[in-house]
Order: sequence, then C-alpha cells, then structure tokens
Amino acid sequence: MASNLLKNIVKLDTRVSVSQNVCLPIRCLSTASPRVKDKTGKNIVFVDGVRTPFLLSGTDYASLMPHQLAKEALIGLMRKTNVPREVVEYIVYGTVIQEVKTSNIGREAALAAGFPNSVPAHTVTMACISSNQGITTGIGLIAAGAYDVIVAGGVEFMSDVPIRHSRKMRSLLLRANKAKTPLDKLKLLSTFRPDFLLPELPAVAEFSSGETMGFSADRLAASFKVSREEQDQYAVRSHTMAKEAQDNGYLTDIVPFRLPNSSKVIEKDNGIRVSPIDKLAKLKAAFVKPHGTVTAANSSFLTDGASACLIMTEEKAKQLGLKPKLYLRDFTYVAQDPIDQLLLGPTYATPKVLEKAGLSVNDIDVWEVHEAFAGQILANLKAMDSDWFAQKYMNRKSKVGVPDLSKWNKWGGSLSIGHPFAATGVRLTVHTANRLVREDGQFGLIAACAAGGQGVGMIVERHPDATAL
Ligand SMILES: CC(=O)SCCNC(=O)CCNC(=O)[C@H](O)C(C)(C)COP(=O)(O)OP(=O)(O)OC[C@H]1O[C@@H](n2cnc3c(N)ncnc32)[C@H](O)[C@@H]1OP(=O)(O)O
Repeated sequence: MASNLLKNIVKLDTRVSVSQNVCLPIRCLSTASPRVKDKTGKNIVFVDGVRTPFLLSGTDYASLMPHQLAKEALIGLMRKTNVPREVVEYIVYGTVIQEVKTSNIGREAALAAGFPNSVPAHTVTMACISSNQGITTGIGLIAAGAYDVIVAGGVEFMSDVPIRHSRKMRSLLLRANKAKTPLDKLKLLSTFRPDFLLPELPAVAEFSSGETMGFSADRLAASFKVSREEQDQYAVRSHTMAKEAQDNGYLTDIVPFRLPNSSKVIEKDNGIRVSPIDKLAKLKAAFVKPHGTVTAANSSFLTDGASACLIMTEEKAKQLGLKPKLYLRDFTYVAQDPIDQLLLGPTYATPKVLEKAGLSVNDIDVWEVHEAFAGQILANLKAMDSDWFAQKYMNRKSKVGVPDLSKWNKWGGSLSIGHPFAATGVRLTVHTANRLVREDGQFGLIAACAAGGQGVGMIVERHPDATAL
C-alpha cells in the first residue's frame, strides 16, 4: 500500500485552490464520434439539477415535513430549467428514513409542487445512493421506451424521524383495537408493564450487524491504518474547498428556500465550517469510545435537504430548446459484505464502471465521491492504491489506481456540504456537471458507498451545449 498517498493529499490540497484553474468551456466536444458509445439508443442527457440548501438537522428546517423540502426542490428544478410541468412524464424520488404519513414521498411532493395529477411518481430507497438509484431508474425507463422525460431526486429529513412505540406496546395497542367488550379491554390492560413505554429510536446503523455507520468507519480507518491526524486534515480540506466554492459563487445548484409562514429565505448550506486543525484534534471520539479516531468534525453530519434533476432523451431536449449539461453514459452498482467492507463501494464500483465505459482512471477530469467519513474516503484511496487489496478482495490482477487528487471533490463534499442521505446522489451529479464546465473537462466519475455494503459508480460526459452554470 502506498504510504505516501495521504501525505500527498494534504500537500496537494493546500496548493490547489478552487479559484485557480477556472476557465470557460473551450474544449471542442462533439456528438459525432463519442469515445464512450451510447448503449441505450437514446443518448440520455442530464439537463440540470438543483437542491435546497443543505442544513444541519435541527436548524432552520426543523419544523417542516420532508415532502415540503422535496416540493421546493421540484419547484426549483422546473423554474430553473423553464420546462413546463406537463412535459414531465414520470418522477422517481428517493428517501431513506421514511415519514410514515408520506411513504410514497415522490407522489406527495409532486402533488404539492403542482405537477398534473396524471404524472405518476414512485419512491426508491437504497440508503445513501437513493437518488443515484432515482437517476438510473429513470435511465432504465427511458431506455426501455416507457418515457422520454423523467424527474429524479431525493430528500432526507433528520430533524424529525419516526420514533416507534416498543414492539410489546404496539402489539397491545393493536389487540386493544380489536377487543370487543370492556372486559376484553380490561384483561388486555392488565398485561401492560411499564417497560412497554420504552420507545424504539431509529439509528444510522446496519440492520444485519447492528453496528452504526460511524463505528464501521472507525474500524475501517483502523484496518487501513488511517490516522486521526490524516482524517482531520482531510476534513479541513473538505471544509476549506467547500467554503471557497461557496464564496466564489460556484454552488449554483442551490435554489433558495423561503420558509413557510416566514419572511426568512435560506440561501446557503450552513454546515461548512473551516476550523484550525488543532481544534479538530481536541474533539473526542464520536463512536468507538474512548480511543476511536472518528469524530464529529471528520464525519458527515446529520443533514436536512432535498434535490431534483431533469433527464430526458437528447432528441426531446433539442425539441424543447434545452441545453443539457451531461450525457449519462454508464453506471454500475456493487455490493459487498456489510460487516467488513461496508463503506468501500467507490473502490469496487470505480474499475467496474470505467471498464464498462472503456475508460481508465486517467481519463477522468472530475471526480465527485461521497464523503461519508474522512476515514472512509482515505481507506478507499488506500484500497484503490493497493495491488494486495485488488488481488485478495477484488479478483483483479492489479490495483485500481489512484485518482488525480487535484480533480477530486474540489468544491468540498458530504463532510462539509452535508449529507441528506437520499439527496446526495443528485448533488454529486450536478457538481460534476458544473465542474466539468468550469474546469473544461470531458468525463466525470461519481462514486458513493451506502449502507448494506452497497455502492454506485456513474460515468458522465460533458454535453457540447453545456455552458450555463
Ligand atoms: C454511506 C454513508 O453515507 S454512512 C454515513 C451516514 N451518516 C452518519 O452516520 C452520520 C454521522 N454523523 C453523526 O452521527 C453525528 O454528526 C455525530 C455523532 C458524528 C456528531 O453528532 P453531535 O455530537 O451531535 O455533533 P455536534 O455538532 O454536537 O458536534 C460535537 C462537537 O464537535 C464540534 N465540531 C463539529 N464539527 C466541527 C468542525 N468542523 N470543527 C470544529 N469542531 C467541530 C462541535 O462544535 C461540538 O463541540 P462541543 O461539544 O464543544 O459543542
């Protein structure tokens, strides 16, 4: 395993500023002979994507319901693209922790956002890659010829999660509902015990192992010998780059959100926080106590937010006079053992999707990789740089290869911008699109890990018409 890798990340990132290397789109891209062939016969394009500002849970969105956030993302998308709602034929929307009253949240959000009743919507869930799943389900529907115009996206709302009665209490209440006589009800009441009142709190944890994501990340970092200092440095990198992108006005995927019944308009992500490294070093372990290395500052934080994007056939985009940002070229999903390899999705998905598309690591101009934890990102980079890992775990002859880190998450990532689980996939895609224009690149790779030991890799290509940010 290359031991210099992490040193290089730190050195490199203090030098690379997102305000450098910005140029207008000058590369001549052509649809005539694409290097990556279209597999669908439809040349499916990503027109644009938007998101609400991502906020720390428990802050300004706290009194909302999740479908209200999703509604704002959908309204913002239609306003930004200037496409009439009637043109949209189907909506695929992601969520992870479901609000029980709006279980098909895609449909509720679409109705609230003023889409015609005749536009069907369904909800998908695949943990942190749920809106990637929204996009690729849309690709499938278009490729199958079912529809030409799809909206995809996702929402997560951690300010209010369903807290259930205990199983014993639920069982009692359900039986009480069916009890016919007062005597039956009394008999049931006599079975009540005080411990029935203990609630069941949801945890960001793996069902099969019971382990929280943070605990797993700490174990992963330890097994790849990623130090606390390296994790803290990576976290500072993420926040520094996100702050620069925010200050430079690059985060144009944000649609401002006017809070209902208030004059307050939310315009910015509120979790970006550049702190001195010695401040981070003082924080206590958040999961593996007391000696773990994953802390509040080198973890993504619990976030509220929603996203949405518009995808369609290139022909339809032309008919509508739109200037798409990307071709959606290829994708893959991967899955591993959720106990030992929970957060290594990017390592597994990257070579698979590159090979499918006929590209190599060096062809990628923009990397957007989900940062669940700094330790998880650094463990993935080490795994990608290891022949031993490739041979032992991936059935490959040699390592995947290390991405050029000057092209990696240059506008920050989930650690700093936030990670509303099901909304992140669209955020990664639209940042890839906008970075490809600003950085004059051609190909982007999006990768993410997800609970269940799953992961996604997507290859996108800048569309020749992509100019507007
Ligand atoms: C596939 C996947 O994506 S898996 C990932 C899924 N996501 C997760 O698992 C979420 C992980 N994150 C979490 O669960 C939570 O954010 C936690 C447990 C890590 C932290 O939660 P909390 O303890 O509530 O965080 P809180 O915001 O209070 O921060 C704790 C302390 O760290 C400090 N802190 C947090 N971030 C920073 C920062 N960037 N710089 C400096 N200090 C910081 C806070 O100021 C606070 O300090 P204090 O105790 O002196 O007030």
